[in-house]
Amino acid sequence: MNGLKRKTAPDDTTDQPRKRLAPILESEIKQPLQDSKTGTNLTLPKRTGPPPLTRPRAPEMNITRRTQRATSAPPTRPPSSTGSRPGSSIARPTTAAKRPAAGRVASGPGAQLKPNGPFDFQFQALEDRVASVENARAADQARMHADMESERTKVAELQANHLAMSRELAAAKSQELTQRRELGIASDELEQLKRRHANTIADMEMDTSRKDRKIRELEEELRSTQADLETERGTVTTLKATVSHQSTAQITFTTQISALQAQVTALQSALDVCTGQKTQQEWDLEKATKRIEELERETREGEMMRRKLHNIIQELKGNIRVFCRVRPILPSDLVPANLAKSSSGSGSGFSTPEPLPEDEDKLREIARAAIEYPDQLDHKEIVVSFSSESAMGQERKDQWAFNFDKVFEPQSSQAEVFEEVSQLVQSCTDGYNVCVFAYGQTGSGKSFTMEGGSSNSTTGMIPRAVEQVFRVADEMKSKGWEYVMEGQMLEIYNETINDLLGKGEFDKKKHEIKHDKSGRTTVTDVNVVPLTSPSQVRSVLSLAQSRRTVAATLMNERSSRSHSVFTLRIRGTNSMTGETCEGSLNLVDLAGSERLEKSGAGNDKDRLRETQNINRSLSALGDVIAALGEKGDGKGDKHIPYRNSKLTYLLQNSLSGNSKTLMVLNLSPLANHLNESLCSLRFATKVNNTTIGTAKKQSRTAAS
Ligand SMILES: Nc1ncnc2c1ncn2[C@@H]1O[C@H](COP(=O)(O)OP(=O)(O)OP(=O)(O)O)[C@@H](O)[C@H]1O
Repeated sequence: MNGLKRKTAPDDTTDQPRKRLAPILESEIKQPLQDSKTGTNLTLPKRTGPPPLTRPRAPEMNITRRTQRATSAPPTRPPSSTGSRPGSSIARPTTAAKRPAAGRVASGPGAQLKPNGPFDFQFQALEDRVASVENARAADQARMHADMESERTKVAELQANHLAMSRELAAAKSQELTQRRELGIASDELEQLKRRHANTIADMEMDTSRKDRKIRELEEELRSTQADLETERGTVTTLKATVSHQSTAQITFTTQISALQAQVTALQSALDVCTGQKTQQEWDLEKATKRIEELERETREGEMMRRKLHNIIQELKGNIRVFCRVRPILPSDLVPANLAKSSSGSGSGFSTPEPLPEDEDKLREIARAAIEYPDQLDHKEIVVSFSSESAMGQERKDQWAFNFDKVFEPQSSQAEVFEEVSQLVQSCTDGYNVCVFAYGQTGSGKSFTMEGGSSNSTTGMIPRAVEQVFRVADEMKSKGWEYVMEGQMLEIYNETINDLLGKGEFDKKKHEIKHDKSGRTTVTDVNVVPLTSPSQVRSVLSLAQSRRTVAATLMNERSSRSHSVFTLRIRGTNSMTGETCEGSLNLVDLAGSERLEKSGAGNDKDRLRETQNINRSLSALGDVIAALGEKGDGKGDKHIPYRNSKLTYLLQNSLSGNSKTLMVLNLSPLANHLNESLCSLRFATKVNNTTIGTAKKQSRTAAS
């Protein structure tokens, strides 16, 4: 923008010399041309202001005009001549030329005309007046000559002045040209200067903006530095306070150090005393450690002794033992069907068609079978009575007494039953094969005994046994034993093995039972689950339970029509002694043992087949036990018919001399079921009287 503005400047500057020149010309030209009477002018181009100068002209004498003007006066004669001169332009008036014809006295100049009357006088007067006019005209002409001369002089002067002024003008023009050139040069210089100036200004502006930026940066830096400085000042103040505080603390510490040094000295001496005591204590500790090791060895020996004695006791008790458990009467038992039938078998005195009493206790009395428990000390005896009328109308009472390893009355709890079972479970962790099976008619309480209910008090033998195995395994850790456990759960239904822990809902695989020489039984293609905790075992059992084949029968609304076998295998290693042991625990919930006509399965082909298979397998179990008994009696070469059923073949190793077997006989308390109960009691007695040899512990030392 500045550049553009400045570009207009040269026009102004170029006018300046012209302005300066004007006064010079004016002053010079005005002087000689003051007198403008001649009307001469000097013309300068484009001049304004003063009148233009023109080349001066000589004044013109218009004689003709004079002559014409003098028509009213006589023509002027030069004083030297009276007549007209040749070449003179003055002409006499026409009237004067005519007068001699009218009596003129004299003619010519100087001639005295005598008055010829009034006209002569007038003529004379006119002549005088012409003469005076001629004189005046001559005087005027002379004066005009003088004026002309003076004018000519002036013209000459003016011409001289004009020449001088022309020269001056030329000089002025050349000066102007010079000045214009100078002005052009000056303008160029000025332009360059302006450009340089503009560049310089631009440079300076850039420099200024750079410097402004720099200033701003420096100001920012200054502010930041000031803030830092403030912070540092604060820090310095804090540090000063800290230093002052620490100085005080140092003084305190110095004092304390002095005090502590005194204490150290005192403690040093106490330490010396303690060092002496420590040496003594180390010696005592060494003695104590030796003593502990000795005691641990004694404990281990004691444990071995305990096992030995436990085993001896078990052997003394017999390797196959039988517990008898009678379940309580349930509200569901007090139905007319049960009560009506009971009258015929129990001999309780109630006879149809008498109406049933409404009192529940009375109903219970009617329903109850005559079962007594005379041995209230050892609880080993159960007496079953049956009253009937003879044909003669006499009352007849039949009574059967049975002895078992333990008899549990209806009010016995699950915990009491398990206390007796737990000793066998203990044997399993000691490396024995243990088999517990529940036997009894449908609805007698087998499943309740083995699996139990969901509450703590109703928990059955299987979960309790598992918990005990885990507990014992945990306790044995302190004695160097580490156990690994695994489990499987099978069902034998219609002589077919089903894996209850299989992947699908129904097991369609064909499973085979295999026994190896080490006494281990395996079933092909069944899921063996590592058991890690009692809770995990519980969930495994509930899964298995949900898959059990359950069918309704007349005997029990939720009758199990299959044998279920839960097997827990446990392997232990003792890192201290190098001993290993391997045991198994088979917990078997047998299917109902009722007879065909009792089960009501006669009309149903499937039920009939189920019942036949159940009875066949239970009968095979009886045969195996009987054969084992005979073998125990010295008939050493007696064939044991394990293969007669899947159940006996599966439990072969747990029913042989190498195992400990417990049969829990479950009885119904109902008079209506008394015949079935008697059958079961007889079967259990047969088992109880069987001796199947001495159980063998499956253990070996590291060396063996
Ligand atoms: N000792 C007991 N205390 C309380 N209730 C019991 C007892 N024993 C069995 N019961 C109850 O008796 C009923 C039948 O018992 P359970 O199902 O155990 O008989 P089961 O012999 O296993 O029959 P199944 O052969 O059909 O399986 C169940 O309702 C069960 O809860």
